[in-house]
Amino acid sequence: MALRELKVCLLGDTGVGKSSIVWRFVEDSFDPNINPTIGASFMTKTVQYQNELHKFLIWDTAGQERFRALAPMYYRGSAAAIIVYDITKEESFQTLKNWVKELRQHGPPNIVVAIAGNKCDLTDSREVPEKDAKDYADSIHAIFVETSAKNAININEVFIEISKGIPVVDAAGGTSGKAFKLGRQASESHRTCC
Ligand SMILES: Nc1nc2c(ncn2[C@@H]2O[C@H](COP(=O)(O)OP(=O)(O)OP(=O)(O)O)[C@@H](O)[C@H]2O)c(=O)[nH]1
Repeated sequence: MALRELKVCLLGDTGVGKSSIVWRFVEDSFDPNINPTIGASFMTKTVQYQNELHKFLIWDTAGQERFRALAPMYYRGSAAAIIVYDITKEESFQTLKNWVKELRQHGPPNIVVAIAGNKCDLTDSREVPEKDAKDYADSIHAIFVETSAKNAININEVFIEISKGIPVVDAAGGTSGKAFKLGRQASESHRTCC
């Protein structure tokens, strides 16, 4: 079975739950007292997708402003970016839009973009309506999923949708398929939670 290595980076404000999403995906655990990331952290996980193995090389970037300038090191060469916001913090949704602009200007042209509205277990404190976020994701042709790292909701789905969005490698080594080009092609699937 063919093995493909897929570099993925997580971007977003501090505290939105990027590290928690990675922990949930890789270790299937949740640490309520997780520390803020310093610089970036790296983890891997291999999953089967159709007749391929996808080894996700995951760069979890620090959301604090003082580390922002490091981000290009992590999104450069990435097959996908997961931009995370916190559904209870409108400001984190605005930050997400800035990351989309930055990726459009400086990111890899064929990067698959996934938007994760995290902490969907906290519906009582919601500030970002799901429809607004989904409409925005549609407008930039991105994957959209609401997640809860805490309650293990839709975490694997984010990575499955990324696998679906990565161009297929044919026998001649070329690529084809439904890659997500920022602002150019349409996403086909959306999942919601809560
Ligand atoms: N209720 C709830 N809390 C969450 C969820 N995901 C993360 N948290 C909490 O949010 C806080 C921040 O989580 P982190 O994973 O450290 O956030 P981060 O985006 O990696 O932050 P930086 O490393 O500073 O960029 C922690 O207290 C987590 O326990 C979630 O799905 N639901």
